[in-house]
Amino acid sequence: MTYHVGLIHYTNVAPLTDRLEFPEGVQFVSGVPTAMNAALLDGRVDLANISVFEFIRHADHLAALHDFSVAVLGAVYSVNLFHVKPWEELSDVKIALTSQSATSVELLRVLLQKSGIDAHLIRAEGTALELLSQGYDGVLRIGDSALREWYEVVGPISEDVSMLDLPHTGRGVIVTDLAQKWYELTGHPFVFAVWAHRKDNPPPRDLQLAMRNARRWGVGHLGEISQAHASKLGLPWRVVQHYLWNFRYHLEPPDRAGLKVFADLASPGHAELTFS
Ligand SMILES: C=C(O[C@@H]1C=C(C(=O)O)C=C[C@H]1O)C(=O)O
Repeated sequence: MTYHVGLIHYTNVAPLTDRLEFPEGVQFVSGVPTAMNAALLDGRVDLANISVFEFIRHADHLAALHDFSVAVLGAVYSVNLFHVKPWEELSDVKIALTSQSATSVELLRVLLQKSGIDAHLIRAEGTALELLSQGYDGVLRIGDSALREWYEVVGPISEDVSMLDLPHTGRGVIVTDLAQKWYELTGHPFVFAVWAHRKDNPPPRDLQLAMRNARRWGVGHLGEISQAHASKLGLPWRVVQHYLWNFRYHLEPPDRAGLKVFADLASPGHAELTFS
């Protein structure tokens, strides 16, 4: 019987998937997070990296692999709120939300609530600069387009700028990195995605081994992967390499602690989280 895998196709998954050789009998599809969430929930795929918020919401029947994540401690660069007015002045304004995201939308809700800000969150498609010019005061973007749009706003970044001092404003636009804001608020890493499956349908062992082998190759070849993806993204490779090495792909204890804090804030009363 074929085992179906769903993969989010953002660049931040490349170190896990660029050299992934699926064992016989495994097929995969790829797409944006909300598409992979739906594919897992309605049974079209058996294992998928999905928005962590959907894992939390469906914790009664989903389990997550205990050693895979897309997480960061501090800035992520690709989950951004673009805005012109300062963060503190976003009360009552209109914020456009991307339909690709489940987790980042909830993260934004939690962060606004913690700041005592009550904004109007509305689903709308378009780039950050387009939507800002159409009367939205904030635009949430995620994934590769968020990374590109961040660079479009703040770049070009000269070689003498330290990767620790990357800018967050430009062209009159402020780019609030939601993972950085989460870190400032909680001191925890933020887990964006986990690899989830229905509790009664765990992945075959050879698939898990292939995934670990692919990751071992990936984290050892970030320079090569960054160069390959930088040209597709149209970004300097040193920026893409910094972006990629910044991720935490192993769902380590600090990531799980951050995940639990987010789960309790975003979905109080959620079922216990299970890891396989
Ligand atoms: C880090 C990112 O996180 C992604 C954000 C997701 C969401 O908001 O639902 C889901 C999966 C993650 O891979 C990103 O978008 O770049």
